Amino acid sequence: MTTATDSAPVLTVEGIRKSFGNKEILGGVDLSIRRGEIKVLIGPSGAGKSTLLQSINFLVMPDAGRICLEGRPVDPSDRKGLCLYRQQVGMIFQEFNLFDHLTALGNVEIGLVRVKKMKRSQARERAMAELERVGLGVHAHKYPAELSGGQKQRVSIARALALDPKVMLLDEPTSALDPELIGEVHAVIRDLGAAGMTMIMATHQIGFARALADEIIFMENGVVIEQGPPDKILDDADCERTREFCTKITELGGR
Ligand SMILES: Nc1ncnc2c1ncn2[C@@H]1O[C@H](COP(=O)(O)OP(=O)(O)OP(=O)(O)O)[C@@H](O)[C@H]1O
Repeated sequence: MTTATDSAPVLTVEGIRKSFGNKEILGGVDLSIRRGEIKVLIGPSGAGKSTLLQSINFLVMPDAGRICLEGRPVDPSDRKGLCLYRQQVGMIFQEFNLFDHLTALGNVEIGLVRVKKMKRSQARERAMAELERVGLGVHAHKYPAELSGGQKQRVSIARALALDPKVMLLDEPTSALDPELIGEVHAVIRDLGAAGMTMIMATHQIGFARALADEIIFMENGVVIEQGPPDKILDDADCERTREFCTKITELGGR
């Protein structure tokens, strides 16, 4: 867990709404995060956690509301501005989205060359440093098919980190992993938090949420139901809905 070092929010989400067809998925979500803070989204399947994270990154276009980075509203119709915004707000997905024809190093390097316009030698050096940071220096020359799921997810984290994001969005980063591989990815995320990375993460891993979060946000049916520090939201009798959900999820998966 980290201490927020800056009182001004780095990212604010204001009144985000999204419907698919006539089904409302996000019913007006507000959220604000300060530098170094870690917010964890929990809630039942279908609550809208992924849709919210994708809306923050404009992979899903919100129907209403706005997102501000360091106080400046993001205009998703400005392609150049959006590209810059996406460098600053990195996203980690459930599936790792690596290029199969590139090595781990190549996967991290490509963003630096194409997006940051770095020279290849410089990009290679930086990419290697990021792979080492996630404990994968020795696997840098392996292709995704030669890596475990946990290692692939760590490559995708290194790829996002290489672009120097101000905020990282993590959408259930361990949900596609076998149980024995979850710990290594959690360790990397914990280290990132300890190093001061600002993060918003969706997860069903309640124990990890408790250990990592400065604040837990419980969502249901596209709205925020309860939010607060883990000890309040997970243990306080007032937060009945969250506790009910956590009991259910623990019964289901022992998490
Ligand atoms: N592109 C889409 N088109 C239509 N419906 C969608 C689309 N994306 C998501 N949905 C619907 O939106 C709802 C919320 O999905 P979302 O993935 O955001 O929930 P979630 O809280 O992340 O769930 P989970 O914990 O299972 O990942 C679901 O009912 C889903 O079927």
